[in-house]
Amino acid sequence: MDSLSSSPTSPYYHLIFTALPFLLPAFIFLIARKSSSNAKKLNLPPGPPGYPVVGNLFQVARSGKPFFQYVRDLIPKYGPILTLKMGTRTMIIVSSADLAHEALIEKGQVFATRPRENPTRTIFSSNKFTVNAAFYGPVWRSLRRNMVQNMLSAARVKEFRRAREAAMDTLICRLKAEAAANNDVVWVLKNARFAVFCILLSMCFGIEMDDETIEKVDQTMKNVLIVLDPRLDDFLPLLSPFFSKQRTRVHEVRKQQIETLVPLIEKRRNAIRNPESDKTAASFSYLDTLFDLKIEGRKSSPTNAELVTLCSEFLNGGTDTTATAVEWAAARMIENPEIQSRLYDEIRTTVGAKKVDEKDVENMPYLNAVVKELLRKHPPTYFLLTHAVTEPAKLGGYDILPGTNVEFFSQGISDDPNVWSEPEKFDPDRFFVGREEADITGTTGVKMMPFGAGRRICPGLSMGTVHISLMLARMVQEFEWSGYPDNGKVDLSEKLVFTVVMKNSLRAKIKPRV
Ligand code: HEM
Repeated sequence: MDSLSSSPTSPYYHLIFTALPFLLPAFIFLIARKSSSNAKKLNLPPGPPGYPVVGNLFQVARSGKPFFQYVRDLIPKYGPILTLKMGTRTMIIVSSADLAHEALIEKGQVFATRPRENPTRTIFSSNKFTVNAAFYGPVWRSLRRNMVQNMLSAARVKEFRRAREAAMDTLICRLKAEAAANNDVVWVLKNARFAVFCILLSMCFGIEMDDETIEKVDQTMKNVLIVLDPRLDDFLPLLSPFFSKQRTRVHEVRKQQIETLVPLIEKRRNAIRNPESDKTAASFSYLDTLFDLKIEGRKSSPTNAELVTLCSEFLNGGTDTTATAVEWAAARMIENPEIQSRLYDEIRTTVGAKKVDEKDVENMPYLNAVVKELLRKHPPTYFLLTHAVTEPAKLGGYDILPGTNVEFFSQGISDDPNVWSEPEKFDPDRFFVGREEADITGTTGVKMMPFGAGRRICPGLSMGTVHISLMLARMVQEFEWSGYPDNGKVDLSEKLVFTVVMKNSLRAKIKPRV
């Protein structure tokens, strides 16, 4: 998802790290003196000591751990709010439910903005002209209101029921074909990803596309996510001369993104102007809401390049997140066959022999408990998008300054024994029998926040949940799932690739139900 990927950083570029101390000694000395005298007056959250200028950047990069693991290891020592200095950026990391509630709900307005972008993100967000990247203000309000009211309202989401049904049928066909060609073994993430991508494409553009076009758009989106991965010069801009090749690549990918999506945008524009020209065009799409969108404080409606950006946000926001949740769901069912058989029993008693659809899904309490537990234990992005404050603020008694990146470690909250009993256990019964409860929006109290909380909460919360539930229900209704190569033994290690997926991408054996 555009800048919806969860990683605040990724560890690499050891070579330049080694050279850096020789390049900058005098500069380091001067800046260090200035910043330490400034910092003395503030009550900043504690954190590991770092080096002048580069701060903790070397430690994070050299640790060899994924960023979320590095943070997890710091929490016992520094507590639920800590500081990491990442070059020129100061990161405050919040990992407790109470502090998340204080920031996102009680002081929601102050914590509702985003930090300034790095140059790559500025390009791909059309200078912060997206819901997710916009500063808290009129542009964000206009874009978000449009997305929520005109596209993601319950009534509107229902209108796209057909697109979901078609994508689910295709998913089942693809799984059957792949199993037939591979001794009953299928890749889970890849297939789930394709299914949800097709739904979002059709909601976004409202035009039919052949498989080749779908693959092309998908590849373009993946290339965008790859170049958005943070680079060392994002944290230390003075190193940017070393990254000219990467900058060239950024411009190439942006050009490719525009060249791929603009023809689809024009096709839709044409279909609206001449309804007779494309009989397959849907009656409504996200693009329709954007063509003439009025933005507070702006005279013009979005340009084609901005439409490319807004469509990409829509596609990226819900693709990897949803597919990641489905992969973990399959892993948990394989690990625990009782969960799978209870799901199957519930589907059979609710719908009998007919195909399960999204209306049925609302009446399946066990399925809903499984999905909720899934989002608790495996929030697809372990961190929310980066927040920032609109003015100097306090959090947990510490100073938070504008310009600092405020990161919320939602997985840390899900795993907190002060909040959950046996948090490490995957146990849908905690919700099914009502032993534990949680408001997933965090409004009445934060216990889990896979979609964030407060003003910047994910606007795709309901639709994302429907996609996960529906896909899971269809997958269980059609097939019996077991592990490959060893049934029952599933390696639950994680890795960060835009979202936190399984380290060894899940392969499963499937057997059609009779
Ligand atoms: C299981 C599926 C999904 C998960 C787990 C998820 C998760 C998240 C998270 C954690 C955030 C950050 C919230 C914050 O910064 O406080 C977010 C924001 C966002 N999500 Fe989702 N998301 C999902 C599906 C979707 C879908 C389907 C869409 C739209 C098609 C979408 C669009 C967005 C947008 C536009 C934002 C930015 C909101 C803002 O800044 O105001 N997401 N999502």
